[in-house]
Amino acid sequence: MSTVVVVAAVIVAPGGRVLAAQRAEPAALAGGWEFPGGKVDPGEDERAALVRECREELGVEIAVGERVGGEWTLSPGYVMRVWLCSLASGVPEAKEHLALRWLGPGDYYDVEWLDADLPIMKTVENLLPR
Ligand SMILES: Nc1nc2c([nH]c(=O)n2[C@H]2C[C@H](O)[C@@H](COP(=O)(O)OP(=O)(O)OP(=O)(O)O)O2)c(=O)[nH]1
Repeated sequence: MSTVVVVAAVIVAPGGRVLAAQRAEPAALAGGWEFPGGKVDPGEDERAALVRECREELGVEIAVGERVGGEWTLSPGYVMRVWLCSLASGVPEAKEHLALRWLGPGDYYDVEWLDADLPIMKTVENLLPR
């Protein structure tokens, strides 16, 4: 079976704030916090998938910037690719998540990140100006 690619957006706002989103499902992940995104459709460009997912999940337009790291392993057969992004228009709304939070440099770890996302947050922390 081919690998499933998940794309995720670290949306960065002034002051080094990043947007965290609380998963609603499946039960095993519900309540955990992640970076918005989702699976790439067959034949779909990865950055286009990221833009589409942020539109669907948050109701915003994003600008996609630099990639964060290489591939982040989720589970066997699943990898995640992550980009730093900024908001181009709109205000994020939790259309598919339980909640959204903007986390500033003092509270990056105030949420229960999903296992895969904690190391991403640590890498992002080192990329953002303090
Ligand atoms: N979007 C996203 N998914 C993550 C993160 N961390 C993590 O372990 N995952 C897992 C949860 C899911 O098993 C999978 C992504 O699936 P998804 O449910 O977001 O994808 P999707 O929007 O395309 O959903 P669907 O069509 O399957 O309903 O990756 C993350 O930071 N962002």
